[in-house]
Amino acid sequence: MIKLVNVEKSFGSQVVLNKLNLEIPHGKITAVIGPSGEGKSVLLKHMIGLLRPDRGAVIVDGEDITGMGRDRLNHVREKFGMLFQNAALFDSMTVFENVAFPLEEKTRLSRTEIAARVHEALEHVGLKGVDKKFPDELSGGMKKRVGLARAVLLDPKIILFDEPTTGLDPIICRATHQLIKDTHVRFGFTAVVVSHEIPEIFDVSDFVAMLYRGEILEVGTPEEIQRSTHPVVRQFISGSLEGPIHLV
Ligand SMILES: Nc1ncnc2c1ncn2[C@@H]1O[C@H](COP(=O)(O)OP(=O)(O)OP(=O)(O)O)[C@@H](O)[C@H]1O
Repeated sequence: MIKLVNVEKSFGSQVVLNKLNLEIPHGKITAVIGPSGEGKSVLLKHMIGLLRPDRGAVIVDGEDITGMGRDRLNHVREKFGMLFQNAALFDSMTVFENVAFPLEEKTRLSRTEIAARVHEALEHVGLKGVDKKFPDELSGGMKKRVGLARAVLLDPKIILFDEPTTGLDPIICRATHQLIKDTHVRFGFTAVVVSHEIPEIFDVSDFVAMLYRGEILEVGTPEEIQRSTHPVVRQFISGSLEGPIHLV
């Protein structure tokens, strides 16, 4: 479980997280939704210790990572896989090399074993036969799939997804969500998915947390959030221009 307790984070005079509290339950998919620029990525980076809170605490599986030194933090990070917005592939490496990279860095598996695992992971994300291609030769959706194959390969306990479907067409978006669900069933990791995809994200997640003005306004099952009477949540999920959320 990941627990954020009274987390505060500001950049200069801009308060991004304001005494934020959130619990990410073990083995479930939790979606974090909220308007652009509200701090969803900042929140995600706190969970993996890429950013540290000004005040408050971040607890991962009972360990307080808030003031942890680099070595211990690196050890905790081994529990995590992360799929960044742009899939963060190395352009000069082939798909195979990109996916094999963490296995080569972190394990003592033989070349044959690595090759077998990479091919299995690529097949699992529907990308058989593209291993010799370079990222530039792939579509956005394919890149995200390569990123997903790489993220699940070390069998992490927790995977953080930062807008995994942004910029994809509706069919690939749905297919990517389905893939997240399928890999979740298969590997059983704890997932946190930052997403703008309303209403699709409700089909993917077990829980949904709405971030607004540095706080978690509401957390609940997709059904509870869809039935919410909170005016901010209602406006956000209906995409209405009328309501308390103002465009800046
Ligand atoms: N390292 C940083 N230094 C200064 N400001 C930052 C930094 N990281 C994020 N911010 C600011 O914090 C705010 C929240 O950013 P964040 O990327 O978390 O938003 P978001 O909710 O993920 O947005 P989007 O949905 O558009 O991706 C933004 O105003 C951003 O400019």
